[in-house]
Amino acid sequence: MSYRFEEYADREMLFIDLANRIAGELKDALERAERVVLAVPGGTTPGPVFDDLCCVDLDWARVDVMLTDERWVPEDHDRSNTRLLRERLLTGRAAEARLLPMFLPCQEPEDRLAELEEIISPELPLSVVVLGMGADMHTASIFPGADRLEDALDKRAPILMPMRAPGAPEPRITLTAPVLNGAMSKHILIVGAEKRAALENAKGKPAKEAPINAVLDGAVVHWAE
Ligand SMILES: O=C(O)[C@H](O)[C@@H](O)[C@H](O)[C@H](O)COP(=O)(O)O
Repeated sequence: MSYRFEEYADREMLFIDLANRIAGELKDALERAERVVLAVPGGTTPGPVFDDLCCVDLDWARVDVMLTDERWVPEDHDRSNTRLLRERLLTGRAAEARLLPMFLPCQEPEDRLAELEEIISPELPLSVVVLGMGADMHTASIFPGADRLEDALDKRAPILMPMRAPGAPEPRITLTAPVLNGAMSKHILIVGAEKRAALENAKGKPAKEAPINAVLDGAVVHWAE
């Protein structure tokens, strides 16, 4: 398994550089295909990347934007990743992009999973994926100790999977490992000493214990203190 680790002088440089890299890769992909798909994480880290990316001049009308995973909460909830996307990425020039939903209003993710799959599946593979990582080494919503962990890591996994885990306060939905790995370009965005230590700690562990290991091969890890 090999990945590139890029360390930045500070977070601001990381965020700007990553936004430019994503934009460049989307532009290249748009030269080869009519539509392209960008998948991004939610959580607390990527907001400033979205702030930079949404101002970039590219043909956003041909870009599909989606989340790598979502918390099963209504879109107006504080913890909704879709809300974060709408507020900070699908704005400015990027308001022209199309959102591929990872949430539809209903009680449990299973209730409308097939509908989501029907919308997302024809748009795959992902062109560019950005992933986050938790200090427990989860990525997307593939958590250690999750109920469907092994299924989500399986090469034959369906594209989407509901996930419930001790480390996640609400039910989740996640793209599975084969879909994330099918992306033409993979970036992992982490900041702070704790996450760098977690990445070190993942070394040599099976993906069941350290799910980040399931997506590291061929990825670029972007880190700043
Ligand atoms: O919905 C989510 O929580 C994410 O998509 C998740 O996989 C996230 O990337 C990590 O938990 C890191 O989160 P932070 O950036 O908040 O540390």
